Amino acid sequence: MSIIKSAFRVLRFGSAKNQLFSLESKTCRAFSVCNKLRQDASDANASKINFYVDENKEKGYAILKLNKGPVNSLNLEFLTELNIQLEKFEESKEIKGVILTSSIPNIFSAGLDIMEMYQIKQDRGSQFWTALQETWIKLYGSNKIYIAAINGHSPAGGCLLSISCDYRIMSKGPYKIGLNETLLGIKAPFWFRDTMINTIGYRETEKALQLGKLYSSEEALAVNLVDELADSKDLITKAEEQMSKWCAIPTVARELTKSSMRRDTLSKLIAQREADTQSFIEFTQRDSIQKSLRMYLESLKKPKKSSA
Ligand SMILES: CCCCC/C=C\C/C=C\CCC/C=C/C(=O)SCCNC(=O)CCNC(=O)[C@H](O)C(C)(C)COP(=O)(O)OP(=O)(O)OC[C@H]1O[C@@H](n2cnc3c(N)ncnc32)[C@H](O)[C@@H]1OP(=O)(O)O
Repeated sequence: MSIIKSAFRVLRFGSAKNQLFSLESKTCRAFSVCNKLRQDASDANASKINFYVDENKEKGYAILKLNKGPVNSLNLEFLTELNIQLEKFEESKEIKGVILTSSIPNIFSAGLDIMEMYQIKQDRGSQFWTALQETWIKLYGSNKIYIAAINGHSPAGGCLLSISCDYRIMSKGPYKIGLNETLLGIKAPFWFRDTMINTIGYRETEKALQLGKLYSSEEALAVNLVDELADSKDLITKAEEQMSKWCAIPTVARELTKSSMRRDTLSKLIAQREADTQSFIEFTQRDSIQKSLRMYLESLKKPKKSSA
């Protein structure tokens, strides 16, 4: 337990936090409505509402909806806000668990914001990486129950968020999830890799990481990268059903079991956070890595072909 506790005794970031209590939880499928929602998410982002929290203290859990348009990419400011919120959950006596999802249709999270790595500067890069380590330590090392309701694409850092949870339900649909870092010319950090190994096993992780494999939802279910699939409209209901089941387990026994399963993986990073940050900076500053990132960014920005 002391190792897990020490993980929480870490840097606290920033002071700004934007939180909105929202009761809406229905998923929309029509494209026009999706676009409207995505626009709303972008607008909300402009006014810095980067996530919504809906706490149900009676039932003992909260729903945390990522809302940083257009794709919930994880930058320093977003991670900082998330870390403050995760800490609040951890300290709450009423909240036993959190459903982690996204309010942006078809996107859970596009992973790390590539602009944090492209043309990286030492100071900002260090703060960014420290904040990301912090998010992982808080999520993976949490005593609370985290259930990921993966409502859309979840590559790389998005996948890391979901595999740091205790249970994953993914929407059926043309969505992809996985650690695709090699496709960006990047090696997945050891703690991404180890979290993946703990989820889908060594051999599957070895193949997946070398190939930068992005799994369809059905493939993800087949290798236990996700635990369950749901129709989009039922995703949150299913996550709530699962949460009720987990909340009914005796708390201390569940927490001790969880920490005993995750302690070694967490300790590895906690013991070498600064060295890991330095490796990230040195690795990312390499010309070859910058070139790969630039090409990847360009490929993302290419105008999309019309499907008509
Ligand atoms: C030897 C020592 C070694 C030590 C090693 C140490 C450290 C290792 C170093 C680094 C490790 C880094 C680990 C990296 C983890 C990551 O998470 S990297 C990010 C990976 N993410 C992706 O590859 C996803 C890319 N995005 C997409 O595939 C799609 O955008 C999508 C999520 C499927 C959504 O598609 P769609 O709905 O069609 O949306 P668009 O593609 O049009 O995107 C909208 C705009 O958003 C921009 N964008 C998308 N993703 C990102 C992102 N991750 N970061 C920043 N921006 C992103 C996209 O360019 C669009 O922008 P515009 O509207 O065109 O301006």
